[in-house]
Amino acid sequence: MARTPTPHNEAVAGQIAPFVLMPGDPLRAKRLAEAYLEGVEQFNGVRNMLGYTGTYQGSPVSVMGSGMGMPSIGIYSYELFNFYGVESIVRIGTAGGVAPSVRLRDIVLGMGACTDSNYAHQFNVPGTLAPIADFGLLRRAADAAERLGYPVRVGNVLSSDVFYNDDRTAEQRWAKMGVLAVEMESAALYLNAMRAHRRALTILTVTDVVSRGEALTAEERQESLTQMMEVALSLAKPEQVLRN
Ligand SMILES: O=P(O)(O)O[C@H]1O[C@H](CO)[C@@H](O)[C@H]1O
Ligand SMILES: O=c1cc[nH]c(=O)[nH]1
Repeated sequence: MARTPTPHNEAVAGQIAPFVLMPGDPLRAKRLAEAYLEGVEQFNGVRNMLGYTGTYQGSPVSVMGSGMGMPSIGIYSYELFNFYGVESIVRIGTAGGVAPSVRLRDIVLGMGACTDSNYAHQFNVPGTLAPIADFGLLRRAADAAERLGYPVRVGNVLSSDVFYNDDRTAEQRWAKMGVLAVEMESAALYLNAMRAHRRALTILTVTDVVSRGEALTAEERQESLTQMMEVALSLAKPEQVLRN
């Protein structure tokens, strides 16, 4: 630890909370910090990958953009886990529905993250690594979503390297295997957490279903993002505190 700042993050040790929320869009990080946190201070502006720390109901929380794709979240999450002592990263993102049963506005909790990326190659295991979420975060997020009455699905997501896929049949083949939704970051986040022995979870809002030509309106999107944020913030208090 304590090798701070980095080429991508100008925070000094202690400026980032052990619990970090990561939307893809840095401007969403700014809006979320301003809307939900108290005593907010900006800790990063390098490359406009905005990061903020404040408190939520007394618990320290940081919010930082991850950028799009696995190389981007790979860098930021690696630095947060390994140089800034971050314990938990919860990705809060948008996704496309893949399984036919998935509806617009569903909240998808990524239990596992399938991928078409080669990110795991670096770990050189003699087989296939399964990027998975932290069970404690996953269980608490599922409980919170159910308690709040939000439509929640738990299962596999696809973290893809491509948004505009030339292979139009690829999605159907993931759907055949029960994959719920497609996004672009979770596999790298989960693998970095696994390697650092820390915690990670992805919470997604389904904002479009390409196969059915459906997409949320701006208003519906905002409402769904608010629901996702409520679920994510319910994880800010450390688990052991909740048990006392
Ligand atoms: O809404 P975010 O978190 O950026 O997530 C999704 O949106 C981007 C693509 O439009 C990709 O980053 C994908 O993972
Ligand atoms: O990666 C993404 C994100 C949102 N919607 C999609 O279809 N794909």
